[in-house]
Amino acid sequence: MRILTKEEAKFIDQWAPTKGHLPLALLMENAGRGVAEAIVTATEEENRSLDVVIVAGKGNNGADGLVAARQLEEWGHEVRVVIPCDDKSGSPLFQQQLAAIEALEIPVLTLADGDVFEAADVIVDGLLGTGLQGELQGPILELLDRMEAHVDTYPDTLLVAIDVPSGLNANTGAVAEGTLGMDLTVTFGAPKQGMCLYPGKSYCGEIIVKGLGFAWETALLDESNEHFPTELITAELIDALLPEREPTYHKGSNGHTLIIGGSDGMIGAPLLAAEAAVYAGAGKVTTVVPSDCLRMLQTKIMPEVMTGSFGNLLHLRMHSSEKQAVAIGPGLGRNEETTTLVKNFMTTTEVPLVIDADALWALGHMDIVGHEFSKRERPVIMTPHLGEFARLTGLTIDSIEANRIEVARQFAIKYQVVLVLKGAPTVVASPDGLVAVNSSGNEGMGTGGMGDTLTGIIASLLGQGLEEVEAAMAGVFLHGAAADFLYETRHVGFMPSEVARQVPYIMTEVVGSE
Ligand SMILES: NC(=O)C1=CN([C@@H]2O[C@H](COP(=O)(O)OP(=O)(O)OC[C@H]3O[C@@H](n4cnc5c(N)ncnc54)[C@H](O)[C@@H]3O)[C@@H](O)[C@H]2O)[C@@H](O)CC1
Ligand SMILES: Nc1ncnc2c1ncn2[C@@H]1O[C@H](COP(=O)(O)OP(=O)(O)O)[C@@H](O)[C@H]1O
Ligand SMILES: [K+]
Repeated sequence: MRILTKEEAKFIDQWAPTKGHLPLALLMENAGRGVAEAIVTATEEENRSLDVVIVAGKGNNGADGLVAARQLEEWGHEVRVVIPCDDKSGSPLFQQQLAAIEALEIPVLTLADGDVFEAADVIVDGLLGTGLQGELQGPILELLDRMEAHVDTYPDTLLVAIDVPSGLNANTGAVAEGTLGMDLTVTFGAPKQGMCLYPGKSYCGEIIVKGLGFAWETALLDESNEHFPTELITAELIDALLPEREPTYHKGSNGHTLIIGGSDGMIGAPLLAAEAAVYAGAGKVTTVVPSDCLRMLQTKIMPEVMTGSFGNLLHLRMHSSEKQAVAIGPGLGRNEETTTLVKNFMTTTEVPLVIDADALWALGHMDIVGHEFSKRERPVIMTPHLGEFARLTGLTIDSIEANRIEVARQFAIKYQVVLVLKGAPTVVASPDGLVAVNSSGNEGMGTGGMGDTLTGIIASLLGQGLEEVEAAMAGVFLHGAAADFLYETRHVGFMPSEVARQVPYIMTEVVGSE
């Protein structure tokens, strides 16, 4: 599912009346009706006339609210409008919609009129949408504070945001001081990017997408659109990506995945990755570790995984030949000898490659080795968490978190790699500029070894024939969805190995949903 930045929403807004021959007021009519419909649906069980307060700012977000007010009144609900201050300035469409509200004698109030929220069943936040700039202040902040106070006293009041909760940055997900958590956010065309990122995601409540009355994707295909696309990774997307098996398939058809990792005291990491690769459906899985760790590995690993050892570059080349996918890094350790060895291997091999953990560390700063990857025929997949990514790029963790989508996109384009930037949420960036934001996963996943499991799943899918970006997207979604299933009964204490064991069920459910 596509998600939109405020620049893309604006582009659609400008395309519609110029190239699309669709007046903005028509889009607004659809948006406002969408809000009214969503309110009626959410309160359906009550089956009675509602007392609705529409709080409208002076831009087009507020104008959408005024359309909703008009619509709800037509449907027999008790409606009043609250605006931040008494002067009637605002965007042209706001003024036009306000004139209609006044002509219909729908009450228009300000905070000077006393307790404007008294007896409200529903309060609609149409103060600010994608036009938010800077901090909330003045009468807008005061209105939000009063709404919050009312909802604290009457928690049954339904709080509905138009497009985005006012104060939420539609691109980054940052929230201004004073932003309220909603029960429902009715957004138009597609979710806004900031609604899929924290902290914004936590403020939206249930997200309902309403149409604008035309296929807005067409607008974005216009040659003057220079924005790179961003998607949300959902079950439907993954359903279309997962490898389908013919009745005649055998282990040779399902890919041979190699995991290179392990060091003294860190044998669990390659083990978790290898076992996860088995659960994700690899035809064969082999793990190779430094010679002195082999015996320990063999006593612990599941019998389905083949094992071996390495000591030099020749060994790594030999093990990786005739493998459909190789993942390198889990538990490798950071001694100088291994670092040099794996760095040489990574920058000289053409095998489909997932680079994780200590192998990312071995790369050092990306500017030194990145150009080697951009020469490859198939991109490597890199799976850093924020700390590893900060080291690779020299950026601070705060600056990455503040703008993870664009930072990931620029990195993937610059080095021509598939980047899996892990976190909440994980984003997958591809060399052509597409970024996909994962929609699965939860805070119960903050346990050592969770990333090793992800690496195994991605390598397994890569070995089964998925393209790099497909394997990365499917891997992060399945990993998070498996954890979400466990989260239903346990919010903490589920293990990476349990997440891996859940993956086949999620794959069956996803593939079976067609
Ligand atoms: N294609 C689309 O995306 C469509 C968008 N529509 C609506 O249009 C909205 C965007 O409208 P606008 O561009 O007019 O923007 P907004 O309505 O979000 O806000 C713009 C106004 O708010 C003021 N403002 C901005 N930040 C402020 C702050 N921190 N404190 C106080 N005032 C602040 C601005 O000075 C301006 O007057 C969307 O969110 C959506 O609700 C709909 O009408 C349908 C079509
Ligand atoms: N709060 C969270 N929400 C969603 N996913 C999370 C959360 N915390 C951790 N994860 C996921 O768990 C995994 C942790 O990976 P990583 O930090 O590499 O762990 P390790 O190094 O222990 O294997 C990543 O896939 C990450 O996205
Ligand atoms: K709003």
